Amino acid sequence: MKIGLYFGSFNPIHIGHLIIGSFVANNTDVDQVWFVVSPHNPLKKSSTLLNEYHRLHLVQLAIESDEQLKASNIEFKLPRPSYTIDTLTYLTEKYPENEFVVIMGSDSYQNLQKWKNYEILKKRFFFHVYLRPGFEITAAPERVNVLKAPQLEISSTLIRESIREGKSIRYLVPEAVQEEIERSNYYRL
Ligand SMILES: Nc1ncnc2c1ncn2[C@@H]1O[C@H](COP(=O)(O)OP(=O)(O)OP(=O)(O)O)[C@@H](O)[C@H]1O
Ligand SMILES: O=C(O)c1ccc[n+]([C@@H]2O[C@H](COP(=O)([O-])O)[C@@H](O)[C@H]2O)c1
Repeated sequence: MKIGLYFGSFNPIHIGHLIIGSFVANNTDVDQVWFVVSPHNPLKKSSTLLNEYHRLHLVQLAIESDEQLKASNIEFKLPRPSYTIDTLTYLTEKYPENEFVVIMGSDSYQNLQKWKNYEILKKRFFFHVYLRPGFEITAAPERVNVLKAPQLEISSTLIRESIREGKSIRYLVPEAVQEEIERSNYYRL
């Protein structure tokens, strides 16, 4: 099976992430998309991070009924911060029957030289890169497929700020995610 790995903090998951996951599952040869919840992104501060098990649960609530989308906690047991090359190496060894490809925005792709062992990453793995505004890719290198996916300019930061300011996050996240965030008082402080 071909698995597309979509890495993120998902703090929390929002409709923008889900549109991408579903688009890749339906418009490429990827059989399943796994949302890999990173306990700690090496390039981000961890102070605003909700506990990773709560973030994973929110991802599960978001994708519950979708057979093509899965939530993955694979990075929970790997060393932190979460380096993508280490996760990919681990997964390739653990599931030799699967082929793993990487899904990322063109913003992240243009930053790839800041990632651990990025040259090995580019050489060993195939990438589905979806275009994000302001980050064009004029000539795609080998092993990179550029996708024009529908775009929604929202972020987890916007959602956390809205909650802190007492504003509604309805429609920005699935209803079940909104209910769980409200019920558990996440992101209030
Ligand atoms: N609205 C969006 N549309 C498409 N991709 C997105 C969107 N928001 C985030 N992404 C991408 O999804 C991946 C995982 O996102 P991440 O969990 O860091 O969310 P985020 O919304 O960017 O978070 P934060 O605002 O906390 O930085 C990243 O590669 C990020 O660039
Ligand atoms: O491997 C790395 O060096 C590396 C550097 C930055 C980010 N990542 C991973 O990429 C994921 C998305 O990152 P970001 O910054 O685009 O939200 C995140 O979950 C990280 O684990 C990985």
